[in-house]
Amino acid sequence: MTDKKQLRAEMRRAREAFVAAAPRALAVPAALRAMFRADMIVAAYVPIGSEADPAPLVAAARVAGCRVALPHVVDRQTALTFLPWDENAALVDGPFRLRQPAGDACPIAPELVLTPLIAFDRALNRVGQGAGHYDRAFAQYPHAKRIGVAWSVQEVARIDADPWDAPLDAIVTEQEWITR
Ligand SMILES: Nc1nc2c(c(=O)[nH]1)N(C=O)[C@@H](CNc1ccc(C(=O)N[C@@H](CCC(=O)O)C(=O)O)cc1)CN2
Ligand SMILES: Nc1ncnc2c1ncn2[C@@H]1O[C@H](COP(=O)(O)OP(=O)(O)OP(=O)(O)O)[C@@H](O)[C@H]1O
Repeated sequence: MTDKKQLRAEMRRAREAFVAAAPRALAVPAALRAMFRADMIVAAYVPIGSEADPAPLVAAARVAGCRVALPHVVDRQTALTFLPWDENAALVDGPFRLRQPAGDACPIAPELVLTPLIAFDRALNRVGQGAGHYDRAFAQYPHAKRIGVAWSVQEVARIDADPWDAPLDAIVTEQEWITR
């Protein structure tokens, strides 16, 4: 637990230094573009701080005819839901500096989840914020594709997966598409 806490602090610092050094943007990997289908529900996120911004991936998903959803969070304990995010729809302030849809829409089931993370390894394990929001969402939607979105500096040699961790199917960074 302390290990993960320390890792999170270190990786947040690395991410901030990386983004401060030069502005970056993600390109859309062909392999990801090929996964998008018309009417597929793709969950994205609005970045907090120095997180990698999935906006180019979201734009490609919309061009492919996907429906986009965003996580909606109430607090650390409560499971997140995914709510529809129509293009240009207004967002409201949520906890943890999040921007999210207002909580009054009906939740929808994502088929592909663009997933924020703090650290990842080559075996496609991830460490997140530690609230278990995505771990629980992956358990709830086991058939959804899990695509990590990160800066390359968030890679670590090895993450010891916990029993509840579901590995990612692939990771997008500004440098590469990492998959099995
Ligand atoms: N952009 C984004 N949206 C997301 C997540 C995320 O990691 N990133 N989540 C992932 O689960 C969910 C929100 N859950 C969260 C749970 C805890 C903390 C948290 O503890 N934040 C730290 C500060 C982190 C920072 O400054 O980078 C804190 O409040 O101390 C944040 C989000 C859904 N939406
Ligand atoms: N399916 C689940 N149902 C209930 N609780 C879960 C489930 N999966 C994980 N959790 C709980 O959520 C917490 C996740 O902690 P962990 O340090 O693994 O978070 P994380 O890897 O940073 O992931 P996340 O991004 O999902 O927050 C643990 O306390 C764990 O017991």
